[in-house]
Amino acid sequence: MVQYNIALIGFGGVNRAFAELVAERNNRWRTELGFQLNIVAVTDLNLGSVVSANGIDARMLIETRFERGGFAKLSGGSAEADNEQVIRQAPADIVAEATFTNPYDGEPAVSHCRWALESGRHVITTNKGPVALAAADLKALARRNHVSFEYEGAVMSGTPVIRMAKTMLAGSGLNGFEGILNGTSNFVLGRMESGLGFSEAIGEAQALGYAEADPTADVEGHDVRLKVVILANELLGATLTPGDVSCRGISSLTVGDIESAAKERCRWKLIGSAIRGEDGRIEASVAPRRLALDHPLAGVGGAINAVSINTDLLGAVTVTGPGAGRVETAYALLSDIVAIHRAVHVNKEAAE
Ligand SMILES: NC(=O)C1=CN([C@@H]2O[C@H](COP(=O)(O)OP(=O)(O)OC[C@H]3O[C@@H](n4cnc5c(N)ncnc54)[C@H](O)[C@@H]3O)[C@@H](O)[C@H]2O)C=CC1
Ligand SMILES: N[C@@H](CC=O)C(=O)O
Repeated sequence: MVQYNIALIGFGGVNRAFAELVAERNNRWRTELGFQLNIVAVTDLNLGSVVSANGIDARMLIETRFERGGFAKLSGGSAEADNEQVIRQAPADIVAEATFTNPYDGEPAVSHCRWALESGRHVITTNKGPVALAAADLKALARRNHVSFEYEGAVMSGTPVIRMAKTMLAGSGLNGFEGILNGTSNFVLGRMESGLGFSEAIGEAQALGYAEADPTADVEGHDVRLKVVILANELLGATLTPGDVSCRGISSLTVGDIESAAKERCRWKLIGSAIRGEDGRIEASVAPRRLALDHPLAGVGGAINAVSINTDLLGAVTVTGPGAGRVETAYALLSDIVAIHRAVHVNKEAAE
């Protein structure tokens, strides 16, 4: 039986939900997927660090109400988040990076990924910073160290848009995309249509685990800008940085705007898009758009996301599914491990 030792960096909504999946589903994964997971280390800015080569009980981790620095009370624990030491020295095969997304330079998550890859650990991450801002370097580092850098959850949480488009649409002539790529702002717009105030709607999105630690990133479009960079670079072969993407969020929309759109059978949506022009240049933007109710994206509600990918051979192919949520995003981490497992074990067995 294959077992992967996992280090969790950041123990907020996503990595907690992932630990809960480990507690509930490890037996099932053993049978269905051919591997089981063993959490050997956890670090969190608020809780500290804990390392145990024999494994840390996932159920204990999610059921204990830890205070600030509370990991110090566990065997192998400390009150400090000793990220570098844990990432480099804990006996982990895979590092799951799920700390805050920093939209400016991606740090400290970029360093977390770098330390892990340099130390020969696979990296799985839902953090958009390292993927949007340092993917090329991190992929090269992964290749040099014969490990994987996987990040399906960075766009559309557990909905597998990156892997699906890169593998299943290969050769179809991808030349652009447009879509709803932020669960929080889509949820907020829907709640405002139902009469809720902007701040109350954001509060609900935070309680449901959709929003960024600083929800300004959601409502000002910065989160979508990172996702547009990631999709454009992954799917269209672009080399965009966030500064290349014009960006306007939903914060300037008023209740009046939303009501007058509704009267004219329209609805506001925050749309991220990128398109390859005649000259080969990629034009990318994030902006609210007033869509007629019969537009395919107008009916996408709540924290659901949808992206229509333009191809030469098939026309538009639309992928829709959850775009935010703790469990939904934790599933993306599992899907990354499945990808690593298939690359390492299944392909090796097939070659033998
Ligand atoms: N929640 C969602 O629906 C989705 C989240 N993401 C991304 O996944 C990541 C995690 O998201 P959540 O768990 O929802 O966020 P969260 O805010 O609930 O958790 C982040 C955790 O990281 C810890 N942390 C921050 N800096 C740290 C550091 N330097 N060292 C150790 N721990 C640190 C914080 O204390 C916190 O517990 C974020 O980058 C987010 O953008 C991606 C897709 C969907
Ligand atoms: N805050 C983000 C979470 C996923 O990336 C969102 O609301 O979409």
